[in-house]
Amino acid sequence: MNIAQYLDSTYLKTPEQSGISHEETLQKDKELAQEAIDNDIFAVMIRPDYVSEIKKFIQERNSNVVVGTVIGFHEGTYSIDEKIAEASKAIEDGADELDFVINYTAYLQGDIELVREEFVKCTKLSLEHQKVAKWIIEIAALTDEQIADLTKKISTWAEENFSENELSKIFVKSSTGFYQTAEGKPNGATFEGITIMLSNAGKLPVKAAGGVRTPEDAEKMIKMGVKRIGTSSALGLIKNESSSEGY
Ligand SMILES: O=C[C@H](O)COP(=O)(O)O
Repeated sequence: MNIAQYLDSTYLKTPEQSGISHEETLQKDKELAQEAIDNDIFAVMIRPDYVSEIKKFIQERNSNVVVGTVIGFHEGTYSIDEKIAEASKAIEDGADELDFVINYTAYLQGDIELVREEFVKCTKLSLEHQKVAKWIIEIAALTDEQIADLTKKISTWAEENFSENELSKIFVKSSTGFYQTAEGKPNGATFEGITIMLSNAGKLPVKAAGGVRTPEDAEKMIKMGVKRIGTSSALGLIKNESSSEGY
């Protein structure tokens, strides 16, 4: 199976998190973009600060590699206005796809109206600019019942507010890859979590992200019905190599 066209090749560590400078991070993002161009990988997924430079880098090489970025990363607790502002800037800078972290803390506290409002407003902004919106629900923070419920709610809100044609541009995504779990527990996409998402996403496509490290797991998820995979091990996956660590 050619998995390259399913992949969002990801580098999302801030300079502080990786202990390198802004310039070195930009250099890493450029290497990621070049790898994507050379290997026909669908997209690169990078921090908002680097979108304009990486978009330019890709355009200068006449490539169709898509530029994705993250909004409200990684805890999702930004206010709706903050998410709108960050997304607007990313759109202005040339991002093609926006991966929003949903306010799963508000969801867990029962503030469903806030979550619905941010979903509708931010998705509307994305679609008005012909951008893809993906909603990270952070499955490691949720019980199986909550994964099912939140996925179903997102699917229902999408159907209530957007046209049939727009639904394929609204993804439900599993994980940031940055959530802190107890030692040894997976913090990203699990087969169980993805199965629950797929059963409840209705017409929305599902993106698996976080901890996808082997080509076998990626292929299995694609066969299950996942439409996109976010991974910081993209090159290894398409070269048919497994890795225990991303980045
Ligand atoms: O959104 C994508 C994730 O950050 C990728 O997670 P990963 O580094 O575990 O592959």
